[in-house]
Amino acid sequence: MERAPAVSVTGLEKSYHGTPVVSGFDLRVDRGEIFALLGPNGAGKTTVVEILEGHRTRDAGEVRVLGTDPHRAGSRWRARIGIVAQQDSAFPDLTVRETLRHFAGYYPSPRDPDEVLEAVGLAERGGARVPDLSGGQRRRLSVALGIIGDPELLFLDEPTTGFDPEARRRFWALIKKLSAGGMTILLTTHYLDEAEYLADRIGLIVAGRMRDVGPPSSVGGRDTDRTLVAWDTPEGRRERETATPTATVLELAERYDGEVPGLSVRRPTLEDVYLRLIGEHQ
Ligand SMILES: Nc1ncnc2c1ncn2[C@@H]1O[C@H](COP(=O)(O)OP(=O)(O)OP(=O)(O)O)[C@@H](O)[C@H]1O
Repeated sequence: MERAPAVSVTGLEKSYHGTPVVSGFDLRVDRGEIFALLGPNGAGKTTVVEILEGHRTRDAGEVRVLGTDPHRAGSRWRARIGIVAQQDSAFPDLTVRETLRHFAGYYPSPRDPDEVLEAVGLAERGGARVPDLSGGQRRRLSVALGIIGDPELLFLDEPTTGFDPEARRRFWALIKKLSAGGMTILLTTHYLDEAEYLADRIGLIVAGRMRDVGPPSSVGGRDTDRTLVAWDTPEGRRERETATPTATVLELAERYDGEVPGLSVRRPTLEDVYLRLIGEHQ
């Protein structure tokens, strides 16, 4: 039998005090996939993710996470998911290694705490007390706690906020490694380069609805959007928007009999399509 998707949601509805914030929301995340939820502040990402985690109730809709309704799920289901939330709690009296060992004890088949410390780049800080970590190191400890139970599905809510560029790159490599090992990963982020680098598919949520879903290269019609071809002329720079950039470049090459001065060909970036879709739906 084919395994159920890691996450399937249809017709999800959620209001706070009578104000709908998630409405007619659908989502499918396949096993082994890295899926990035993108959307502006207040779009409903955290609400959706916390419903999937079983931390918030929903008003309507079908929700299955690893085949189970999170609202009715028990501790065996909980041990199969990992969560890295935006806010983590402090563990003032324990060292980093003690904290990990402590949480490992909650799971039926945890990963080795020292291997996890190594994986998140905290091996050297294992003996440090948690309050003595830097902000970025605290985030990495949160990731370590999210994966200590060796989850099938990992939720990451804005995981690299506050990371320096090198720490982000290391974190991305870790996520790719976890994914290569078969873990399904659902992340929310405001960093479009992060979504583009990590995600197999991106879902764009605006005002509580899923507006588009697809691979980073084609989400929002990015692959069919017009391309900007620009070049220099004695009268100044010229630009042409075209759906057939190759034909345009060939035509220019013929016109200039070879090299086209200052030629540039720019496809729409993920940021271009993101801002366009948000503009259309807000
Ligand atoms: N517990 C709550 N009570 C009332 N309103 C809430 C509650 N939680 C969230 N909201 C509102 O619901 C909307 C969606 O919030 P949510 O946190 O899901 O958005 P988000 O996409 O995660 O935003 P951000 O990118 O800023 O983290 C916002 O307007 C927010 O103010």
